[in-house]
Amino acid sequence: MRVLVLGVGKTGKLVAQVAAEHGHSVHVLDAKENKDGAGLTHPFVAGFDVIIDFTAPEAVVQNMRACLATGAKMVIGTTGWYDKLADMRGLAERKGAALLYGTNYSVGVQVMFQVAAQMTKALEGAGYTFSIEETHHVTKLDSPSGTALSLAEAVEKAGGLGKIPIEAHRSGDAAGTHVLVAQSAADKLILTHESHSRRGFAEGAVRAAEWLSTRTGCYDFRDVWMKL
Ligand SMILES: NC(=O)C1=CN([C@@H]2O[C@H](COP(=O)(O)OP(=O)(O)OC[C@H]3O[C@@H](n4cnc5c(N)ncnc54)[C@H](O)[C@@H]3O)[C@@H](O)[C@H]2O)C=CC1
Ligand SMILES: O=C(O)C1=N[C@H](C(=O)O)C[C@H](O)C1
Repeated sequence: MRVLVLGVGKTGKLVAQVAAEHGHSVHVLDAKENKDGAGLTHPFVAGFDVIIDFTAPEAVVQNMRACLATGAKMVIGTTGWYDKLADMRGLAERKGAALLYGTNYSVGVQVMFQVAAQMTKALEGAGYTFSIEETHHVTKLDSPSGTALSLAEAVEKAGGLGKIPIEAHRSGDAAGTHVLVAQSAADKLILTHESHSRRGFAEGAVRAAEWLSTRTGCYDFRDVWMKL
């Protein structure tokens, strides 16, 4: 597969490495070669089977506009842009493109979402209140993390009472820790996922790209990770 990785930062660099390890031919573009999406011309984009984006909230929407308009296939790892999801979905559908997005490409976090929903249902009516804490590196641009928002959504959908509060911490180079707490007058239940490196994100994103390469349409990683 010919893979284009947008963003050669902490995560994109590893995504490019993992894609090469999987035997794909990999090209990368960082900010200076792609100011405001200017590097993503139709003929350039047409040279790739799939494009993976780990850039920044303000860059990813321009990148999606440029690539999806050509009917390209994109895996989006970047978080913090979901107010534009309906627009991007519409564009992908109109152009016969493929769009797969996810707040967290590690399998462990996907399992956490499922366990959180089960935990919420099991505790329903038993006097528990829920809260979430997330910790990431100090350079993270969005807050709270996309994963924390997905976790809150999983709990809220499963019947957690009202809006779940999220506390965000920024510390050193933390790759990402998410903690769900259910507290009652009598006890406390804690569900934690801790990323020790960014490898899990990169592996998940490359597997997602391999899966997407034969498809069109829009997909949320939460709905497809088990099929990869
Ligand atoms: N969904 C997931 O599993 C994960 C998502 N992320 C998200 O990925 C994004 C990137 O995270 P990091 O790697 O930590 O950030 P980073 O700041 O280390 O890297 C971002 C890179 O994107 C580049 N960039 C900015 N604008 C660009 C453009 N127009 N074209 C090409 N490159 C451009 C920057 O120069 C930088 O090298 C964040 O939104 C983060 O939340 C990070 C890890 C896992
Ligand atoms: O910026 C990061 O580092 C991460 N971002 C994603 C998020 O916002 O949830 C995924 C992971 O937690 C790492």
